[in-house]
Amino acid sequence: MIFELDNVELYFKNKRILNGIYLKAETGKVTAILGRNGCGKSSLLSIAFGTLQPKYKLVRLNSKPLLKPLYKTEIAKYLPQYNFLPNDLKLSFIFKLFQLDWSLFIQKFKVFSSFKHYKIKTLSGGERRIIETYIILKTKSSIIFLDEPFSHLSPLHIELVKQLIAEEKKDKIIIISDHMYQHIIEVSDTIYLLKNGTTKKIEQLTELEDYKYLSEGSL
Ligand SMILES: Nc1ncnc2c1ncn2[C@@H]1O[C@H](COP(=O)(O)OP(=O)(O)OP(=O)(O)O)[C@@H](O)[C@H]1O
Repeated sequence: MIFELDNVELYFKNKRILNGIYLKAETGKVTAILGRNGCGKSSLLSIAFGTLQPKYKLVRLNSKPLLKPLYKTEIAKYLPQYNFLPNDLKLSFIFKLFQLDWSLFIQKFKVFSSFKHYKIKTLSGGERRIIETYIILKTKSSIIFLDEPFSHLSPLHIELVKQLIAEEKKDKIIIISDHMYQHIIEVSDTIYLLKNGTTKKIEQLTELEDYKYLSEGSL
């Protein structure tokens, strides 16, 4: 499957945030969006998912315009920056709800072995983030949007989430945004830099320095 987001124009009040966006992502690849704080990465992901309505946008799936927002379909899942799991639900219930196997989860994330009957509200910020990221990555879908999946995670858990992304991308389109650029560089196949409201496809990593996203010598 090929997902394209084209011709996006987004304003908040009279301020133009996005203009002249093109992004192409495909099954088997991780497509990343990098950019400074406030450049519009989260807005772009929400527009792609269909939960934020800009002035203009065009979404194509396999070259055909998609008129229905993706969030109304079963084909896409979205990890927002904010916590989305209700506080009072137990992990056992959540895994059942999303039809996920708890034992497969704890094989990978061993520290959660004793957490099965814990409620979401008893987890730390990072633990909660791991659960949410795991659910979005493992639930049946064809397209996944991940907004800052590495925030709040310890180094070991970041590595486990990167492994999970590498496994899941085999039959999914994964579109990801995060400030941890080293991890993004490692995990992604294609990188777009969002700057001055437009996307630039990065052909060589040194362009991230040339466009002043990274300071000289960061790579
Ligand atoms: N609902 C809103 N109303 C008005 N302005 C908004 C709204 N949401 C976002 N903005 C503004 O739009 C711009 C882009 O925001 P967005 O959250 O998409 O950026 P971002 O690149 O994801 O930032 P960060 O990396 O800091 O998370 C920012 O200047 C933000 O202040």
